[in-house]
Amino acid sequence: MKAIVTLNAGSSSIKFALYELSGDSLRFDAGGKIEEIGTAPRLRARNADGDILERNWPHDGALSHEHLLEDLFAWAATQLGDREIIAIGHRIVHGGPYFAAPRLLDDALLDALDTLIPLAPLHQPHNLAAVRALRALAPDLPQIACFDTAFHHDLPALATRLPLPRAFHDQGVRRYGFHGLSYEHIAERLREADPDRVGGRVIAAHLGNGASMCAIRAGKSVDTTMGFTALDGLMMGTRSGALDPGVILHLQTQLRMSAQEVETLLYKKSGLLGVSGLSSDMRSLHTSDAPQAAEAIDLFVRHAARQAAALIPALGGLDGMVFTAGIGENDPVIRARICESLSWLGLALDAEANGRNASIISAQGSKVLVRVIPTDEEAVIARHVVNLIKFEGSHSP
Ligand SMILES: Nc1ncnc2c1ncn2[C@@H]1O[C@H](COP(=O)(O)OP(=O)(O)O)[C@@H](O)[C@H]1O
Ligand SMILES: CC(=O)OP(=O)(O)O
Ligand SMILES: [Mg+2]
Repeated sequence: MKAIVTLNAGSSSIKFALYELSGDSLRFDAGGKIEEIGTAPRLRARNADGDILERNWPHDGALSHEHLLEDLFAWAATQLGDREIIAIGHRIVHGGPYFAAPRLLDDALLDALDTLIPLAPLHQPHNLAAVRALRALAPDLPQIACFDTAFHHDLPALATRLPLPRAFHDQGVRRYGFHGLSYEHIAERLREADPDRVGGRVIAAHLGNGASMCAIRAGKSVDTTMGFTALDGLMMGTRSGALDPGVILHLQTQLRMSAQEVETLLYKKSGLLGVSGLSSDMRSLHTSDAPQAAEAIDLFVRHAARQAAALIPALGGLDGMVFTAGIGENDPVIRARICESLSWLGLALDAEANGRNASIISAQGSKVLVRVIPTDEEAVIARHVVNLIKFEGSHSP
């Protein structure tokens, strides 16, 4: 049986999935996540029957993504049975101005994607390190890049522009948008769930460690809160989100922080972690009695609602709202508080449905239909891989 593997290597986690391919159809076979890389790596995986596998590594900050990938592949090899992996699909966070469609990863593409590392320092180096580690382990296996920026590639020109002199835009200093594989999945689910309202004006809120929102109209991204980098927009687990640019000037000129120190501060020490001084994890903050934890949550909600409101002009109104990712799918309190802040848009929740993470959580009569849709970036990657293989197959001599 042929199989496709997907990999999503982030700053502190590696997500993976294995799909069986028969004809054109994909069947989820197993998948999971190694979390807390850099501190206490732990693997949690499940197969299609729901069996759970867990593994812990020694608490060793020195265990790199590459070491863990080697271990993961050694383990996966023992689980494969008669399945033959025919391709690996990767989530590559930044495709820059040129790359949108899924592409076969070769030396030239890897070199081009290296140049985007400064624009996605939490993700791109790990994405590309995983590709290179796998090339060393299995040089003949096709690896395919699926870009997180792709869903936003055709943003209206105005949504891509920063209010800087034009020459910067022409050099690629513009807004790109991220979490595109997740939004592609949401747009697809919405098309299935509501074929009569495909033209609807929707805000999708991807609230995980990284958090962003996308204004979707007729299934397409028309604006989004992340911009040139995945630092923009909402306050996140460890990232600041949108910030007065004067603060960065102050940090560098008055506090004499180096560019590297500012980067670490904004990407790794800010957001929920920085404001609470306790944790980047929403679950931990909910269980804390510390006033700083409550303030971090309040600020997260305030900024999320502010960013949602800022997307309305691109839509000219709102028909639907979708919550997804770790917080969006599982946290009724945060959803309720964001929706409460947006109630002036005619948006009202059904508290009971919201409390059980139901697929529709708005109240009867709410002008805006509010949904919870679990994201599945892995399924989107696997589907792209199959389509590309089919396309390449139909064009080879
Ligand atoms: N049951 C839950 N209630 C509240 N927050 C949750 C729950 N489950 C996960 N989360 C939060 O989701 C966030 C992680 O989201 P996730 O989408 O898994 O992140 P990523 O994929 O970007 O690493 C963390 O803040 C975590 O606390
Ligand atoms: C783009 C981004 O922020 O991704 P993640 O949520 O995986 O950190
Ligand atoms: Mg994520």
